[in-house]
Amino acid sequence: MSVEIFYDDDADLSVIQARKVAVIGYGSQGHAHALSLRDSGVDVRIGLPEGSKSRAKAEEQGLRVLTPADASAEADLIMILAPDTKQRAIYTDDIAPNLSDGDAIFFGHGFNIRYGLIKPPSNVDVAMVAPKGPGHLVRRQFVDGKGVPCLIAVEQDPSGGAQALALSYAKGIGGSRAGVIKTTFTEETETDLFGEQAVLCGGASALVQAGFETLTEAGYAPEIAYFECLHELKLIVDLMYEGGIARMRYSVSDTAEYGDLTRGPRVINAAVKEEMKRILAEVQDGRFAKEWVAEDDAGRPNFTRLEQAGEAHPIEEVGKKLRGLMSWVDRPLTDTA
Ligand SMILES: NC(=O)C1=CN([C@@H]2O[C@H](COP(=O)(O)OP(=O)(O)OC[C@H]3O[C@@H](n4cnc5c(N)ncnc54)[C@H](OP(=O)(O)O)[C@@H]3O)[C@@H](O)[C@H]2O)C=CC1
Ligand SMILES: CC[C@](O)(C(C)=O)C(=O)O
Ligand SMILES: [Mg+2]
Ligand SMILES: [Mg+2]
Repeated sequence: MSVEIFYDDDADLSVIQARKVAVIGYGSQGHAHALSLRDSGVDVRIGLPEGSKSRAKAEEQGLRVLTPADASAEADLIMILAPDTKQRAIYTDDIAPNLSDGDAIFFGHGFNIRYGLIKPPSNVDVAMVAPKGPGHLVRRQFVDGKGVPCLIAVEQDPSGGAQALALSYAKGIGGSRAGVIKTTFTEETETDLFGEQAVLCGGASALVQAGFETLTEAGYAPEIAYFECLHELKLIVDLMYEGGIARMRYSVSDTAEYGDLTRGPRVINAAVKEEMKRILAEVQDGRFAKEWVAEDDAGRPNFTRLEQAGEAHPIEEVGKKLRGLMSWVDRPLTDTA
């Protein structure tokens, strides 16, 4: 199936520059979108509750902060960049009562629309601009003159201009420097959840920890296990990012490449792929979404327990020590905000 990919020349920045944008939330994606839109000449205000920890940061960075309800009332494009599990309540309490004909509601991820948690009225445009990367790097790349690819999707288009608006927004945050792909809320949500669970976050973290544990349990030094299984992973993935798996294999030794070709499939084997298929099925049929919403409603007991266990893993302690000795590695995430 071929996809449509848009670049800077396909997007008209004046479309988003003509709107009053409210960015709800000022976290990983919120700060990146708000600051880069502002730098692209867009009229931006931030929506955060009274007492929000993020208020001071947004104000320090020169942005005007209102409550989510006031920001929504003032704006004609509302981008919801609060945590996915909080969006339902924000929509019901603060956004829905302030929607008018011709407004647009934007999302950075399709979760709430895909699983029917938010149902906007038919008189507003509903679209998505979803960067394919962490928010802090969306901002860092924008500042560095680069961009993180984005997906755009249109769910409702009473104005007839939702796609041009989404494309223009994506240009405002640097997405069209790298490429903007048109998709649907369903495809973005399902691929994004699968990718972060099985490969990017879940798969990669579990692979690194299992490799580290295997070496340290066999008596090797934790420092060596850290360099081998975590630090060097970035250098290997950088080569894949720059030139694909083939370039990585070109750069590593023939010994490494033979081990890769013959042992890699023993680690990520047919059983692992079957588990990936089960994970995808849970995303597609809504079981993951139901579980995650219930977990959040219950105050995140499992989330907190598992997060704390991850933070207590021995790889974190040795990593902290070693990163402290490499001044260029621990680059603060807010340094380009
Ligand atoms: N993280 C990422 O890189 C990516 C995220 N996305 C999507 O972007 C969206 C935002 O995710 P992410 O940036 O991770 O979110 P964060 O967890 O970083 O967002 C936290 C922000 O939301 C604020 N917030 C919390 N509750 C409310 C509320 N009731 N009203 C207004 N603001 C509130 C927080 O304020 P306080 O400081 O007071 O807690 C904080 O400013 C999600 O849909 C996510 O799936 C998409 C691509 C990548
Ligand atoms: C990979 C995780 C992500 O989907 C992202 C940074 O793209 C997220 O939800 O944070
Ligand atoms: Mg993602
Ligand atoms: Mg995601």
